[in-house]
Amino acid sequence: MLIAKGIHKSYGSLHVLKGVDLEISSSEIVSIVGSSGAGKSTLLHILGTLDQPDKGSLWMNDRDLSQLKGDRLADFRNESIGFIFQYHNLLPEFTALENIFIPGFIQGKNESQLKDRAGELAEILGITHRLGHKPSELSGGEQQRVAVARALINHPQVVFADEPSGNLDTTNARGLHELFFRLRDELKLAFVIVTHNEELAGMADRKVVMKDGMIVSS
Ligand SMILES: Nc1ncnc2c1ncn2[C@@H]1O[C@H](COP(=O)(O)OP(=O)(O)OP(=O)(O)O)[C@@H](O)[C@H]1O
Repeated sequence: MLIAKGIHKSYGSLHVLKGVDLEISSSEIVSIVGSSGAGKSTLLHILGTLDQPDKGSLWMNDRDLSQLKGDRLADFRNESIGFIFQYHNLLPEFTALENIFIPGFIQGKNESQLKDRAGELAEILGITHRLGHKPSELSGGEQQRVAVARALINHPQVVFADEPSGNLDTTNARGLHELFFRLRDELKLAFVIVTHNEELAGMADRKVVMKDGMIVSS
């Protein structure tokens, strides 16, 4: 589904990614681990089209993503890819439900087109009863689950998560990880998860280990 070949990236004189090849299949959960500075987040951002490689190619379902620029790239990203970060970045002045809707509004959909999907996601994520609340009225675990629903509102095929449970306690982290597998099974999603959490990394279908800008095992 997603194929990255020969990805290189430098920041000034720092050669961060040194020829990364990676394939992600539909409905696959892949964890990316490695020591700090190995290039995990940089790779995730490139796979998610948030950043451009200096060299190499990225294909999704036989589509060459290097050919997409500007608004077309932003539309593609909004439609096909979901993102979950360590800090949920929910907008504080909006309710949980309104936050979940936002990527759908950006895509030009209205509330009535989005409400069934939001309801389905809220049900799976166990936040139905919290949808009318603002982020400050939710627990950390609930906030992160709202962020997961927001990432999924546009039916992406793949979700990129950067330390998604890094800010959660062990119980909430475990709950979130179990939800990734349930979402994968029920919605046929692929997840690519950068994590320092060994338990999550070990649960994945495949663990990719990075060292000094390269994949050393996969
Ligand atoms: N925008 C940037 N400008 C300059 N250097 C950067 C930039 N982004 C990342 N780097 C550097 O690139 C290297 C790889 O960073 P990256 O965030 O990909 O590592 P990581 O493996 O995700 O690390 P961590 O586990 O600590 O999050 C680091 O040395 C980092 O300082």
